[in-house]
Formats: sequence, structure tokens, C-alpha cells
Amino acid sequence: MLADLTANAVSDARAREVGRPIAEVERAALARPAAIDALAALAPADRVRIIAEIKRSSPSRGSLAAIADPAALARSYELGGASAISVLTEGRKFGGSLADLELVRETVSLPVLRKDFIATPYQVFEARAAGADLVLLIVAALDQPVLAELHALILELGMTPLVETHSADEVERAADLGAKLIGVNARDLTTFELDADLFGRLAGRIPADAIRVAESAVKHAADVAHYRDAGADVVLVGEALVTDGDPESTLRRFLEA
Ligand SMILES: O=P(O)(O)OC[C@@H](O)[C@@H](O)c1c[nH]c2ccccc12
Repeated sequence: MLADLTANAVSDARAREVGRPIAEVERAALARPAAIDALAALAPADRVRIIAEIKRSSPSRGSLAAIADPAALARSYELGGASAISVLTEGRKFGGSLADLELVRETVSLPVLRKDFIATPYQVFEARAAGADLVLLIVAALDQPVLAELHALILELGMTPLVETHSADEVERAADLGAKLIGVNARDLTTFELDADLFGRLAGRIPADAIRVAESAVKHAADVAHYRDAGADVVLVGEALVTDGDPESTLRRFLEA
């Protein structure tokens, strides 16, 4: 499934590349104002920080929310106290787009994460051209040389890579890159199974100079507290916020957990 998602994302990127050559996207990326310093925005603090995600659907859960106005949702995330906004830009399974990311970028002053199955430099330039400050890299989907190349390119463009892991080996590969923002996804992207205790088992392996992000499996404030107690600096929440009628106050509650 992860291989399918990555292959689809790459072929979609190739199709776009035919319409908009890489040189042009690279120019657009370089013409953007500097990216926001996401490491500063997500630095460990007294309270856990939250990256709030805009996600219409997912392969495991199907359709989650219609989200007619992603900018308005991002605004309520910002008002609720989110430290960054994640925007799913994958179209086929998650119903997202780079247009969503651009809208969000125009609306909030928080750092914005391009959440997608990134496998090519083209997708990284596209992210910056759309105004992204952070780009997700999924270790399980990439060979180490490609992972290293994309990680370096994201940094070169002034953005911050969020390096996503799901095992001790993958945390080690992230650490080998010198990654400063490392996520542990509770969801196995090959089986879609959730393991809310995985973060706690892997957190100690994340280098001390990296920010620790717990991703997925937050439904209630108690789940945020569970991650915080296990050492998370940042928690990434999607479904619970997009399916909530009042994401702003839900975020406030999560931040007080
Ligand atoms: O909706 P949740 O369970 O709160 O999860 C959010 C986020 O962690 C999840 O969307 C995610 C984490 N890593 C990914 C990689 C690709 C697509 C999606 C994801």
C-alpha cells in the first residue's frame, strides 16, 4: 500500500512536470519569501505543541470531512493554538491538493507542512513554490541515498524536513541524516494498524537534539497526555480535528491535557 501511494504520488508529480517544467517550479520556489523557521515554532516548551492537520479522507478511514474551506479550518486551528498546520496534498486517496496548501499559506502565519508521499526533487520544489515551510519524508518509502538527497534539498530551500519513522531501524536512519525533527507514526502505512504505544517505545532512540513528534491515533485529550508523558514535544492530529464541529475549542482542550 505504501509503495502504491508513493508510486501514485510520483506519477502524479511526473504528469504535472510535463505541464510545468522543473526549471519553472524551481524559479517559483526561489521567488517565495523565506520559509518560516519551523524548528523555532516547534521547539520544546512547557506544554506539548500541536501540528493540526487538514485531511479530507484517508485510505484506511475513507471520507472524513468535506472541508469546503481549508483556509477557514486552518484559521480555527491557528486560533485554537496550533503551532503548525499540516496539509495533506495527496489527491487520489486523501483528497488533498497543493491548492489547499496555497490557500492555507495565504491565511495563517504559522508554518505549513506539505504532507504527501514525497519521492522526487520536483515535489520538494513544488512544496516551496506553494509556500510550504516543512516537508514530510517517510523513511519507509525511500532508500537511504534518496532520503538523504531529499532531506538536503529541503534544507537547502530553507525548509524543515519532518522525518517520519515507524521502527527502531527507521529512527536510526533518520538520526544518520542529522534530522532535527523526527516523527513516529503510530499508523503502520502498510497494514494501516495503529499502535499508540510505538512512540513511547521509540522515543528514547531519538537523538537528544531532535524535536520528537508523535503522529496519529489522537482521539481525546487523554491521548495527547499519553504522548506527552511518553516524551513527545509535538503531537500531530488529523482526524479528531477535521471531524469535530468545533476544532478551535477541541485544540484548546488538547493543549491543556
Ligand atoms: O488522523 P490522525 O490519526 O490524527 O493522523 C494524523 C497524521 O498523523 C496522519 O495523517 C499521517 C501520518 N503520517 C502520514 C503519512 C501520509 C499520510 C498521512 C499521514
